[in-house]
Amino acid sequence: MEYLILGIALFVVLAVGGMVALLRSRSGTGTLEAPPETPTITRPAPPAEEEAVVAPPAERPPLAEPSVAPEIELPPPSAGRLQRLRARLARSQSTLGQGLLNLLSRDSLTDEDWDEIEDLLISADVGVAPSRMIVDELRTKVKVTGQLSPDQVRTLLREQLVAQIGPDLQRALHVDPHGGHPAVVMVVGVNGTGKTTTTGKLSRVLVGDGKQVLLGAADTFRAAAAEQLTTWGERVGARVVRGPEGSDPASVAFEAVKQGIQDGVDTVIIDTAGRLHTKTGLMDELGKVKRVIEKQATVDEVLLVLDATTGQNGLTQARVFAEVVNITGIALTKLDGTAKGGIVISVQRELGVPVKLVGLGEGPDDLAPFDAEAFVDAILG
Ligand SMILES: Nc1nc2c(ncn2[C@@H]2O[C@H](COP(=O)(O)OP(=O)(O)OP(=O)(O)O)[C@@H](O)[C@H]2O)c(=O)[nH]1
Repeated sequence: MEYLILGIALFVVLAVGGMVALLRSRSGTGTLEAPPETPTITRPAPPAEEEAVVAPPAERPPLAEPSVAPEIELPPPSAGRLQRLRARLARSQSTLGQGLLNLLSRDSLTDEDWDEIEDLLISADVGVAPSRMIVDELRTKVKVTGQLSPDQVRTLLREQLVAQIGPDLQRALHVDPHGGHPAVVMVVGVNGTGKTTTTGKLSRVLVGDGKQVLLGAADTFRAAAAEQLTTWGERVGARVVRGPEGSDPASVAFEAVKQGIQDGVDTVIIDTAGRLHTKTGLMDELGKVKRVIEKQATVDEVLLVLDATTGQNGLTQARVFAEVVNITGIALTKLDGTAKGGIVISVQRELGVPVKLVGLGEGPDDLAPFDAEAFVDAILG
């Protein structure tokens, strides 16, 4: 009996001990290690290329354009340009040409009619003295011939205008190389008259006539002028020599001529700055540019660019430039926008220098060699 009780007690002790051990292990008491954390599953950021692929096309970085050499243009030759551009003189034609023809066709011309003819000439910028001269000549002829037919009126007027413009003046540009050097053309004038544009257009005239041209951007006052000239040059394959904004115009001109000699071009055209407030400043700058060029070559042509729409102001400017440099020719711009075609006569008289070129529009080939007869024909219609 005693053994039985002892056995039961032992069994109970063992059973309780086992239960306690089992419970302890389940309740987590004691130093249990923290359960490993569940790893956060994150979507890896797509690589940059992948983003570019999924991005809409508009957000893709632009592809670099393959560099294409600008196409070089071959402008038309200069011959016959004034005839081709004659319609551009429409305002001068209707005011001056038609006005004169109508007045002169009246049955019998009174003193008042002749005064009206003179006023018309003066208002078209022909100038007072030449206008009087034209009227006197016409009066004499009409007195001798009597009543004139419309054709006779036209012929008479044509003769008078051509005579005043000077059909025999030497208008050819000096642009041919000589003595192994290129010809050098300096383009001068007040800013805004169309100097840079005329330089660019002139390069096209010369390239169209088969010449090799180099441009010198000596208008260093305005950065855009050099840019403008570079564009003109690129279009016709003419090299452009330029300096930094504000640099010495004479040194740019020197470099341009040096480069022109090295490249063996026919003509170097130098665009200069006109934004000078005093005559002394202008004289110093243009004089220096010319002197510096002449260390290497002769200056064959000094072209004064004048805006035809500025009338008397233009003539005053012209006078100042003529005192400063030896002008050899006039480029009269913006004749397309004015009724005052008569300025050709007055500016030549004022300076004693022929108009060699006329600007008849903003298009690249709207510059024409001047021809007295073609001009008068265009004005008379
Ligand atoms: N209608 C017309 N416009 C012209 C003609 N020639 C030049 N122009 C215009 O006149 C403006 C002035 O021309 P530019 O060549 O920049 O004048 P610029 O004298 O060089 O001026 P700066 O560089 O400031 O000294 C431009 O808008 C030209 O297109 C022309 O014959 N007819």
